[in-house]
Amino acid sequence: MTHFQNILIVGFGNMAGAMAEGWLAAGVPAATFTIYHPTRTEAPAGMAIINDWPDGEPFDAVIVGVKPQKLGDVADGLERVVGPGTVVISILAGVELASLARRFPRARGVVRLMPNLAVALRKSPNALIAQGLDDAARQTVTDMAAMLGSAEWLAEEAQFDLVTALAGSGPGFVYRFIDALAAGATRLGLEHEQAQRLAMQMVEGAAALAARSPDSPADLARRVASPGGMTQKGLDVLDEDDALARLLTETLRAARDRGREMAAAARDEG
Ligand SMILES: NC(=O)C1=CN([C@@H]2O[C@H](COP(=O)(O)OP(=O)(O)OC[C@H]3O[C@@H](n4cnc5c(N)ncnc54)[C@H](OP(=O)(O)O)[C@@H]3O)[C@@H](O)[C@H]2O)C=CC1
Ligand SMILES: O=C(O)[C@@H]1CCC=N1
Repeated sequence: MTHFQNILIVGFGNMAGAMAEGWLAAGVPAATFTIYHPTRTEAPAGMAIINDWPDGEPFDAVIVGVKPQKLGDVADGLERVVGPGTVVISILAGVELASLARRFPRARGVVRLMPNLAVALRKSPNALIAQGLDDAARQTVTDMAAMLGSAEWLAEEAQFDLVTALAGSGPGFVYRFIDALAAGATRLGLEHEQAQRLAMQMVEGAAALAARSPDSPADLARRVASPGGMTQKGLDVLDEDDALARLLTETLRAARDRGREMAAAARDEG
């Protein structure tokens, strides 16, 4: 698998830090990465950190990992180091390709990559969409995303906010589900920490099994539910009036629509 040789990370927080962890675990040398931060002086072993924007265009890729509202703070500095040899990879929710292309007109190409925090374990689905990318750069982007789990190119950017809600925000929803299971069991009489431990291990095992199984989740649920048994009674509660399906549709809709609002704000900012 190929990777970019000289990567600048601007916004080395939870997400970009987890991505770097995944790439290191995949064998990308730490020396590949330089972090830009206006004041921070410490970087993970082997990575460089800079507090000023360098002269010239020394990077073949830039990962933009600041909060979407902070893009304006780094855009001018970044624009100076992004040249025809630099691919801009943004992980920002709700900032469209057109906004990126307008900010970085000289880039070799602009990419939106939507990961989730499981990149650290190299188990994130990574949605991708790009503009102006040549085949070689597209292959390198694909390889680098695949190193963190999977590379999932989207046909249309219009789907990006929904995919972000599902695959990027998704872990947050799953964590709520785990908490809710544990809280429910606690309310019904189990000791809280034991309930959390059981809920967590159950979800880990169930997800691993579903990921490996040729059967669909619906089939797997049927295999858990013995006819006339306990599981079916519980599933009946989740399924009544499509309660869970409707709740999750509204959950995804709310997250997706926030992405659209953020995109509109980023468009207006220039
Ligand atoms: N968290 C997640 O699960 C996911 C997040 N994302 C996207 O990732 C991006 C970052 O989110 P997340 O990692 O959670 O947020 P964090 O706040 O953890 O990371 C942002 C980082 O940017 C740094 N930063 C702020 N200002 C500057 C600046 N001027 N120059 C350089 N670095 C700066 C911050 O440093 P300091 O703390 O010193 O200000 C911080 O380390 C967002 O755009 C989000 O949409 C995408 C998918 C999933
Ligand atoms: O909450 C957010 O906006 C980002 C996008 C996906 C996960 N975190």
